[in-house]
Amino acid sequence: MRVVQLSDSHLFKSPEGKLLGLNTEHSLSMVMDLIAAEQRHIDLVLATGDLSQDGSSESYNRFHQHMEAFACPVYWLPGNHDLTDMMANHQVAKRMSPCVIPLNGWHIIMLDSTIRGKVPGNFADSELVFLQQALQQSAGNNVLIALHHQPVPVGSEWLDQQIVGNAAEFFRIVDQFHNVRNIIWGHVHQAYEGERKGVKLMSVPSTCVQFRPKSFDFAVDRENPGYRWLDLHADGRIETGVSRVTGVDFVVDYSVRGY
Ligand SMILES: Nc1ncnc2c1ncn2[C@@H]1O[C@@H]2COP(=O)(O)O[C@H]2[C@H]1O
Repeated sequence: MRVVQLSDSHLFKSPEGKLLGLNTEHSLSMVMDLIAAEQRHIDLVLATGDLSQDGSSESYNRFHQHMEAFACPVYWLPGNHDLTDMMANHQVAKRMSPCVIPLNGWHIIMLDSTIRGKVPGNFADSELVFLQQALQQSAGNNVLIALHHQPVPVGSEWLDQQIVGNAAEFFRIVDQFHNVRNIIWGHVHQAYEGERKGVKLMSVPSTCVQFRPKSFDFAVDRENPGYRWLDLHADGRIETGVSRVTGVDFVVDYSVRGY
């Protein structure tokens, strides 16, 4: 099963909108072109939050239009910049977190790690109850869990202040089950790969600006936008890779110290 993960497109109300000088509509289009060129068959697309920068109806409309390029189902979960209700209104097929997506011997569990109006992550009690029940119902399947915020530190002091606040409670539930293979997230605008108790942990580049890995303070990286692909095998193995747009010099204002 070929899964594609896209994240942090930060679209604005206007298609001219820029984040740190980068036109986010343009960079998402370039990533979509890259996926079209590289991926012959996709079974599932996961969009892991911050799809919009400003929560506007227009931004979700345009994100939805981009996703119509895919022949397979596309599921969304919110990030800290999203307005969950507004997102849900634009997800015509209601493919939104919290949900469980069955996929040929795998269960994909999509969770909402956002706190309304705040930047850092934290799971509401209802989300943890959902996770516990979803895992109980996933016996006999391999499990991939997707969320927006990082549940483990990625090694950047400023970003790791935004880690899922109750990650310990999250892992207390995950650790009860031996079929969780993979946890993926967005938010950190960089590719991270690690492992915890045999579970693979991964983040994805943003489709717009990138953050510099292992940076103490806010810092923008010179890597190009990209996406992650994952092959989920029936025996629980995962192959994965990150691909970035090449041959395009994106205009980014590296002097800006935040947004
Ligand atoms: N200089 C900064 N220091 C700390 N946090 C920041 C800074 N600039 C932006 N942020 C926040 O950190 C978030 C990280 O990713 P987001 O795209 O969610 O949006 C970012 C802002 O909400």
